[in-house]
Amino acid sequence: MNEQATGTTGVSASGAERLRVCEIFHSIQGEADAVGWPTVFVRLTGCPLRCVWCDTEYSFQGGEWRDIDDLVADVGAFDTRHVCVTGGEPLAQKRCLLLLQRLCEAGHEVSLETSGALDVSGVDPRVRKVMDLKAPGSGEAARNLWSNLDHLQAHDQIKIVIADREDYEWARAAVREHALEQRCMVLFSPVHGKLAPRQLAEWILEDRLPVRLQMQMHKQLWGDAPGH
Ligand SMILES: C[S@@+](CC[C@H](N)C(=O)[O-])C[C@H]1O[C@@H](n2cnc3c(N)ncnc32)[C@H](O)[C@@H]1O
Ligand SMILES: Nc1nc2[nH]cc(C(=O)O)c2c(=O)[nH]1
Ligand code: SF4
Ligand SMILES: [Mg+2]
Repeated sequence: MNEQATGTTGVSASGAERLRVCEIFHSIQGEADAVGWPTVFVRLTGCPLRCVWCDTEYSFQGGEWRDIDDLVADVGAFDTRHVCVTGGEPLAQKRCLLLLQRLCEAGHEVSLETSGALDVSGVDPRVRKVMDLKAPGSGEAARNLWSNLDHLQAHDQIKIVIADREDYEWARAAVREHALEQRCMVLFSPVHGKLAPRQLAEWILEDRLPVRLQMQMHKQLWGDAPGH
């Protein structure tokens, strides 16, 4: 179905529920708790944020309107248990909540990559949320919706992507102030190509911080190419 037939609402004349999708691909999960698992990625189009180091600017526009039922069928065809819904900012499209629910109902182990700027309270509790807190170096720290912390479950994860020492100190303060490690797993990730992972490792060790260092494994495997 083309964009014209769907308009801007995402609901077609026939009532089918649609989402604007940037890409669907099969890869190795490169981030967070499920790192290493063969995973199908559904990358939704569009994001209201503009993190200065964003590696998926190509997802801000374009893509195709897709029926949610067709999407779930396409995902199923990969015969893969793990599914990661990402973007762009997936929660910027309201019907993302429906997609997440349908993927769970289809028996998948579902994770959601989200910026932390949009309300996560409506996300199906079976979904593992991987929620960023945006540090100052992203340029988007004012968008953090702190009330989201109260909607995290033990299986969720908080990720902070760190560009420099200032970001690290901000992240360290956030962990301590909000007792983040008592809510769920906390991941610190260096901005790819900007902060040396070893530097971040040394800061974490020096401070005895109860957080996990993560690097984007898919970039070690495939570089920056989209679709991996
Ligand atoms: C592209 S975003 C999509 C989901 C959502 N918009 C968000 O920001 O979480 C997926 C993850 O990639 C991270 N990311 C984006 N660009 C990055 C970079 N240059 N280095 C490290 N992580 C990056 C984001 O912080 C986020 O955790
Ligand atoms: N392989 C791979 N793993 C990922 N985990 C989170 C990703 C994302 O862009 O949200 C991502 C991605 O783009 N590729
Ligand atoms: S919120 Fe996510 S997709 Fe949007 S600009 Fe930031 S990193 Fe990129
Ligand atoms: Mg990515």
